[in-house]
Amino acid sequence: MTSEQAEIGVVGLGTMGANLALNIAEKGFVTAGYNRTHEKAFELAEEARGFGGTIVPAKTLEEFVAALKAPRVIVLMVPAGTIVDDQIAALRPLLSDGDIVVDAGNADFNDTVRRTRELEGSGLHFVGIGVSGGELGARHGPSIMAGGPAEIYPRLQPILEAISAKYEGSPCVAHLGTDGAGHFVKTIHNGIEYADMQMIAEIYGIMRDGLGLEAGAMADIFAEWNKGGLSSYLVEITAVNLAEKDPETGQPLVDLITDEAGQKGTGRWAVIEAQKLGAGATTLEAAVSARGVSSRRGERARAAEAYAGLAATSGQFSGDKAGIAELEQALETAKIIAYAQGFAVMDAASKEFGWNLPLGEIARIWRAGCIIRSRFLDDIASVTDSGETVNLLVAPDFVSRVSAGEGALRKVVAKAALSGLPVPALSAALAYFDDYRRARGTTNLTQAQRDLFGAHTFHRLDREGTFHHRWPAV
Ligand SMILES: NC(=O)C1=CN([C@@H]2O[C@H](COP(=O)(O)OP(=O)(O)OC[C@H]3O[C@@H](n4cnc5c(N)ncnc54)[C@H](OP(=O)(O)O)[C@@H]3O)[C@@H](O)[C@H]2O)C=CC1
Ligand SMILES: O=C(CO)[C@H](O)[C@H](O)COP(=O)(O)O
Repeated sequence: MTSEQAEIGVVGLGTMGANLALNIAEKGFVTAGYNRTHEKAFELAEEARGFGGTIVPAKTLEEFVAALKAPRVIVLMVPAGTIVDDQIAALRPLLSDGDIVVDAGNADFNDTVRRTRELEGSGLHFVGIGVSGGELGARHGPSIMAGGPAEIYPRLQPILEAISAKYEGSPCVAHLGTDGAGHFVKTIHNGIEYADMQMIAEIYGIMRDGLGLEAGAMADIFAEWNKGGLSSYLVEITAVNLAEKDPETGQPLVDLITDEAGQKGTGRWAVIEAQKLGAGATTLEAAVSARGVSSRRGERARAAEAYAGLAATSGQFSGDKAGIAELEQALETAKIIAYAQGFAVMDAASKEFGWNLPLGEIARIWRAGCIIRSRFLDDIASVTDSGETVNLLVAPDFVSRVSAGEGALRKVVAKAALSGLPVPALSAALAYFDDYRRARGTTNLTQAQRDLFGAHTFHRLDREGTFHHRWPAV
C-alpha cells in the first residue's frame, strides 16, 4: 500500500468500528484502520477487498497516521472514558494543524465539551458524533448525530451522508449543534431507548405472568402490533426475540436468559442530565432503575421468599381481543409520554447550552438507522418542526392520541398494581401525564413546609412578590 492515500481513518475496530470502516470503504472512501489488536485491521482489509473496497491496515499508530491524506480525519470508535483521552493523547504528537479527531463512540457529553476545550488552540479540531444502529446499522447505515464546530462539519458531511441510513432517500445525519450537542442527543436517544425497551418488557411481563402466554404466542402479538401504531424496530426485534428457539433444548431462548439487564452508562447519563436540567424524565429514570433492580437477582429471590405469603388479585387481565388491544393502546400511549419527556430534556438542554437544537431534524434523522426508529417519529417531526417550544403532550395531534389512549394506560397500570405485577415505566408515564396536566398541583404545600422549616419563602396566587410567613413554632 502506498502512504497518504486514505481519506479517513478508524481507530478501534471492534463491533462498531469494524462495521463502520467496512461501510465507509464500501461507499468508495479509502479508509485506514488501526486496532490495538492489530491483526483485526488486516482481517478487515481482506474483507473489504472482497467487495472492492480499500481498508489500509496499520500495525502502529504511526503507520496509521502516515496512511492518511492531510488534513487528516480520524474516527475513534473505542469505549467511552479514559480510553478516548488516552487515544487522543497518543495521536496528538503525530498529527498536524487542521487535522480532525472525531469521537464517534458513545460519550458523556461533558467529556466531549472538555475535550473540545482542551484541543482548542492546538490546531486540531475535535468533533463528537453519536452513532446509532448497532452492528448492522454501522455496517449498512446508522443514524448519525453530529456535534462540533459548524465550520468543520462540511468536511465530514460527504462521508457521513454516504454511510448513513436513508429515510425515503434523505440521509439520517445532521449537524445538531456545537461541542457536545451530538453526544447529548445520542445520550437522550439511548435514554428513550431504555424507556421504550422497559415498557415493552413490562407489557411482556403482563402477558407472561398475568395472562400465562407462551413466548411463541407473544411473538405473534408483537409481530401484529408492528403493523400498526407501534411499528418500530424495537417491537419488530421483540417479536424475533420471542419467536427464537434455543437450538439445544428447543425451548424459547428468551425463557432461558437470566433476568439481569446490563447497562453501559448512556441511560444513566441521560437521567443525570435530565435531573440537572430540572426536566423530569421519569420513564427514563424508571427504566434505568429497573435495570439496576434486575441486576440484584439474588436479593430479589430473597425478597420473593420474604413476601411469598402476599396474595395478589389474579384474573385482572384478559387475553381476549379487547384485552390485548388494551395492552397495545397502553404501550402506545406510554411511549408517546416517554418520547415527550426525552424531547423536553433536549429542549431544556438546547436553551441551557445555547445549542439551538433542531428538534424536528432530530426526529427526522431518527426515522431510520437508529435503535428507536419508528413510524411515530415522523409524526414527532411534524410537530417539532413548528419551531415553537412545545412539550409533545400539548401538541394537538398528540392531545387527541393521548386522550384516546390514557384510559387504556390507566386500566393497565391499575390492573398491574392489583395483580402485583411491576410496571415501573408504564406507571411513571401515567403519573407524569397526570402531574403535567394538572393546573393546580400540590407543591403549594411543599413550599409552605420549606418556608416553615427553612424560611425558603414562597409566591402567592393573589399578589406579586416573595413572602415569608411566621408559622407557629413546632
Ligand atoms: N455496540 C453497539 O451497539 C454500539 C456501541 N456504540 C459505542 O461504540 C464504541 C465502541 O463500542 P463497540 O464497538 O460495541 O465495542 P467493542 O468492545 O466491540 O470494541 C471496542 C474497541 O475498542 C478497542 N479498545 C478497547 N479498549 C481499548 C484500550 N484500552 N485501548 C485501545 N483500544 C481499546 C478494542 O480493541 P481490541 O480489539 O484490541 O480489544 C476494540 O477495537 C463505544 O463507545 C460504544 O458505546 C455506539 C453505538 C452502538
Ligand atoms: O448505543 C447503543 C444503542 O443505541 C448501544 O447498543 C449501547 O450499548 C446500548 O446501551 P446499553 O449497553 O447500556 O444497553
